[in-house]
Amino acid sequence: MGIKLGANHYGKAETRVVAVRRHPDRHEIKDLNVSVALSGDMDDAHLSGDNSKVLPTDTQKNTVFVFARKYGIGEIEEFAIILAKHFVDSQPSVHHARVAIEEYAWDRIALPSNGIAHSFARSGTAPVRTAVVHYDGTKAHVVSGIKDLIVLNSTDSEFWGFLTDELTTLKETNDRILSTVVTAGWRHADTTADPHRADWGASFREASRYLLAAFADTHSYSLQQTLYAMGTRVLDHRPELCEVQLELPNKHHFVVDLTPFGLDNANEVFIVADRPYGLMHGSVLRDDAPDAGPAWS
Ligand SMILES: O=c1[nH]c(=O)c2[nH]c(=O)[nH]c2[nH]1
Repeated sequence: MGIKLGANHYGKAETRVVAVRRHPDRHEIKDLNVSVALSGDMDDAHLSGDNSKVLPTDTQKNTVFVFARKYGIGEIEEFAIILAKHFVDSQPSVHHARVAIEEYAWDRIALPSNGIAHSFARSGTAPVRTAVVHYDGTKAHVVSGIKDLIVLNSTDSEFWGFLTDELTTLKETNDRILSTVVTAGWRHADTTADPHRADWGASFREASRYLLAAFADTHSYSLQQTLYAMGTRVLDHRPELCEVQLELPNKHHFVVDLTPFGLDNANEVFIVADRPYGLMHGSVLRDDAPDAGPAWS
C-alpha cells in the first residue's frame, strides 16, 4: 500500500499592513490583514526537501509591503488580484494563488490642533470588509464580502409550525428578537484578471446596503427565510454578482421569566444566550451562474 502527497498549499498568513496616504490637509489609512496561499509544483519540497521551487513565505510578506508602497492600497479586491497575479505570473513553480484580505475600518476623531485630520478611533462594532481572490494564470475568481456585521430586529420575527418530536420543548412564537452576526461573501461573475476591471468600492457598499435592507424589511418566519431574502436582494440589484453565500448564527434572545418577582414580561426583557446557537449556512445563486471553480475554497 503506497502513500502519496495530496493537495497542499503554503503561504504567509495574516500579514498586517497599515498604509497611510498623506494629503496636505488629511491623512487616509488602510488597515489590512493579508493572507497568501500558493500551490503548484511543490512535490520536491515535500518529498525530498528540495526548496528550489519554494518562494519563501518571508518573501511573500515582503511583497505585500513593497506592493503597498509601490502601488498604494486601493480597493482590497484590486490589491488581492495584483498580488495573486504577481506570484503566479512571476514564478513558474507557482500555479495557483489564493489571496485573502480583511480590511478594518477606522473612524476619524476630532481634528487635532495642527489642523491635519490624522487621528482615528477603531470603530467599536465595525464590520470587516473581506476579499478572496483565486488566480491560476488565466482566471481571477473574486469573492467580496463582509463579516462581524451584528444586526438585530426587535420584532417582525416569528418561528412556528416546525417539526416536533418527543424531545421538542421549544414554544412557537409570533414575536421574537431576531439577531445575527452576518458573514457573507458574494461572487463576481466576471473572472477577467484585471485588477481595475470593476468599481469594487461601489459594489461592496451597495451589496452590503441591500443585505442590511433585506434583513430589516423582511418579516421573518425563520432565519433560513431571512438568509434567502438577503441573498436574493443582493442578486436582484447587483448584476455583476452571481452567487451570495451567508453564514448566520442565531443569537438567541430569550424572554426572562420575571413571575418569581411578581412582574410580567411582555417581550421587554431578554437574556442573551451565548452558546449553543443555531447556525444557518446557505448559498443563493443565479440559475445561470458560471462554475464557481475554487472561488469558495
Ligand atoms: O429561525 C430559526 N430557525 C430554526 O431552524 C430554529 N430552530 C430553533 O430552535 N429556533 C430556530 N429559529
